[in-house]
Amino acid sequence: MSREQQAVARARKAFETGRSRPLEYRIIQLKNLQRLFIEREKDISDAIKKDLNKSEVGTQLFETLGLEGEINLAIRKLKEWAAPRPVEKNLLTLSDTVYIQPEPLGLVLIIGAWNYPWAVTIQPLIGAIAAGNAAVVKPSEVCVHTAKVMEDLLPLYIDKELYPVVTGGVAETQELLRQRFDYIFYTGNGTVGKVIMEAAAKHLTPVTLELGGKSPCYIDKNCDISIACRRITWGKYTNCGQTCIAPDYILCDPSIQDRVIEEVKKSIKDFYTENPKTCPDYGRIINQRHFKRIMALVGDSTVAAGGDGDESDCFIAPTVLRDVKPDAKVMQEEIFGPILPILPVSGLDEAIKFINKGEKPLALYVFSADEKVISRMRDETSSGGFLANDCLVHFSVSSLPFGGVGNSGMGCYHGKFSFDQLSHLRGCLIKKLKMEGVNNMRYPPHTPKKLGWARFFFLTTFDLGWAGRMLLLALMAVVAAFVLQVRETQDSDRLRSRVKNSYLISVDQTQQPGCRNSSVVIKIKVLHMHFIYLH
Ligand SMILES: NC(=O)c1ccc[n+]([C@@H]2O[C@H](COP(=O)([O-])OP(=O)(O)OC[C@H]3O[C@@H](n4cnc5c(N)ncnc54)[C@H](O)[C@@H]3O)[C@@H](O)[C@H]2O)c1
Ligand SMILES: CCCCCCCCCC=O
Repeated sequence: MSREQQAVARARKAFETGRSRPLEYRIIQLKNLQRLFIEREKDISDAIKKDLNKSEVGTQLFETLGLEGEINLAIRKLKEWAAPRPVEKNLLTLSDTVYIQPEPLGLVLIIGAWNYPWAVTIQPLIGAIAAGNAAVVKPSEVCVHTAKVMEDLLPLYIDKELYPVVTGGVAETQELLRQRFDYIFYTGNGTVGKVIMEAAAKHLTPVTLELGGKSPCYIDKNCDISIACRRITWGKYTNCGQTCIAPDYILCDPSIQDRVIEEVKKSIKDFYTENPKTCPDYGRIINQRHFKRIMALVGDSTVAAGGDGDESDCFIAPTVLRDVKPDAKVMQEEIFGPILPILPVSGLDEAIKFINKGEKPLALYVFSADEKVISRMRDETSSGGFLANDCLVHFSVSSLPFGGVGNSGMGCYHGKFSFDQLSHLRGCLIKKLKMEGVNNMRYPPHTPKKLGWARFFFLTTFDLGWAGRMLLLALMAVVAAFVLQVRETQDSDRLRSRVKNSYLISVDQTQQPGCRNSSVVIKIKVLHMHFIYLH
């Protein structure tokens, strides 16, 4: 058995013991994970410093703070999330217990990416633990030092059989993908996303794909350009542009382009000093392959700021490109580096048209003081997430689903969305072995009269206001009367009924003109009734 097979087999066996299921056990694991972030803060930030030159404070701000928040939330809400969720019933199931029971899926494979190696690998793990699953964790090999720390530390804090860490690159990941999982949660680029989905299809395993793409950023003339550019500069150059939701490029009116460039340059200086290379808050490109790829994107455009780099140090200066053409190299792929192209457009209409010509992005940003501009941008485009007048921060809101649409991914997570995504939401209906008469309408022999009743029971909906509750009471009386009536017909020799004032219920099924469905009209003529059982 390969190392990967062994880890999968052990995790599966551990899941089958049932120990990941009790809420108390899940909470213990989550608390242990929380302890890891408190006690091993230094190990974590030292490794990330080596991988991406993130500062200690930057690591906490962008990686572990969010994880601690997600763990706290899961611990606080777990009982509520895992509880049966009552749902609305139809008339037919009025006396039944109908609810959704979240249950663990089983064994989850989590494949992480390198750019925020803790955030994007551990955040799904929090969801997997909270939902009662086992999980094999595969950190990105590209983040060499962090992968090692994760492999060393996780088993010291959480159940190492239920949640094993498997390190390695393409070969190891593909070996994992040959195994059977109950869910695969992948974060990374779309090309590999297709490989993941193909492998998952072999076992009919459902997937979440957290991918990327080119996230547009439109700056309206009607806005505070200085503030807009400060926020965009932060969103773009954080982690040296290696952020899945970084604003990829700016669209703006040509008349504000110079001002935008000046303000971005000013913010770069404010954030990263005159010399970003020596600034502890300015990151590095992950490796020389990506360094070369990013530098090659600049070639055919005009540099307005930065543009220089040092391959030996994987440093690329915060760069702005002006008057960029849609067919420029930098516009052909997700940049994932500190290059900010500006494409002049004639206004909102052209911006929307341009965005809609591309793939659906992971995030879409608009800066404007005009609510109509913001609404039009939201309503006339599609993207994983939508932000007006800021960048990135939606990632930190646990009550928002985070994920892509179309080419930027499928599925979503964070907070309760992680719990739901990694649970099976099992529909449950618990009926009593009583009131068999009600079921006659669905049993053979099928007759138009029974169908009439079935239409009524299946299609009647109620809006439970005050009037709705009154109606519900009346309907319950109808159901009770119907049950008794059916029973009476069935057992007429045993049961004789005497109904005062002649007539109980009649059902009129009439086809309404201009309406495809027939409507059921109930007439209750007499509510006063007596049933006498004769033995
Ligand atoms: N949506 C999100 O939350 C999110 C977060 C981070 C990054 N991203 C996106 O991820 C991309 C950057 O990450 P990346 O793809 O360079 O990360 P990566 O190179 O770390 O790859 C991601 C994972 O896929 C595995 N992998 C790589 N090639 C493989 C193959 N051929 N077969 C099987 N597994 C393979 C790696 O081992 C790794 O664990 C960007 O597009 C970015 O936008 C998205
Ligand atoms: C305070 C804002 C936090 C933003 C963190 C962004 C993480 C993005 C993960 C994808 O690359």
